[in-house]
Amino acid sequence: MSFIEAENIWKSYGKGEAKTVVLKGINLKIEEGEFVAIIGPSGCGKSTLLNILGLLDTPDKGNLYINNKKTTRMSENERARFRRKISGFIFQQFYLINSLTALENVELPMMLEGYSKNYRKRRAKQLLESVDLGDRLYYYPYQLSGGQQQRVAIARALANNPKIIFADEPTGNLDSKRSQQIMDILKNLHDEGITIVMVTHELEYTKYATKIVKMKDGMIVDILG
Ligand SMILES: Nc1ncnc2c1ncn2[C@@H]1O[C@H](COP(=O)(O)OP(=O)(O)OP(=O)(O)O)[C@@H](O)[C@H]1O
Repeated sequence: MSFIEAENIWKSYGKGEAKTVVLKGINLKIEEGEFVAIIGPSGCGKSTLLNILGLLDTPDKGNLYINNKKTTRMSENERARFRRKISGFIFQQFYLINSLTALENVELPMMLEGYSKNYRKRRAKQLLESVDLGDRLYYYPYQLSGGQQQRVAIARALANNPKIIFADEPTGNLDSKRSQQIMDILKNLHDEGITIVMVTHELEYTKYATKIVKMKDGMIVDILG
């Protein structure tokens, strides 16, 4: 079985007249070590699919297997635990906690896993150094540029040694120089063996992908690679 298998995934929002069917029978397999780019027009369901693959949202119908485990019958608690153990998330809006320093933001996921203060600090520092932020450990998010904030978010996503990183338009709020830095980091993580699933509308960045999934109107219309 593949690392991730989505079988006939359906998802809609709203009810009655206002109902929108956002995903219409998605089938997708992702192997360990792949770099998958999901592309398609605005509103075609890319983020919805990413959220379902990352267990942040549940499908109305269909099955999702991750690491040979059927996730679609799990309780919210089990899903949260599973999520924390194997995945890291990066979003266009960064979602850092403004009242915490860069170091504390990166420590947070390790705190939830019960690691000691010493270990957390040491690892958070290493991770921030690895994204070239060793001189910004005690800065708050509002004192950092967008590119720096996204690098803190990447360090945070790596805190618990994820097998897979889900990235939703990670360069969406950044200029091209900052975007390139983020893509270089994602490429290095992929080279180190981490599976990456990224939603993007920057076609240029699909060059890093080993598989390109093209969506349209809630369906996968093509898979390249
Ligand atoms: N929580 C929600 N409630 C109602 N409708 C939603 C919700 N989330 C998404 N939608 C709708 O589902 C559709 C798909 O949204 P989604 O964010 O998955 O698209 P996308 O392909 O990622 O778009 P974009 O490229 O613009 O970010 C859109 O029409 C959106 O309005």
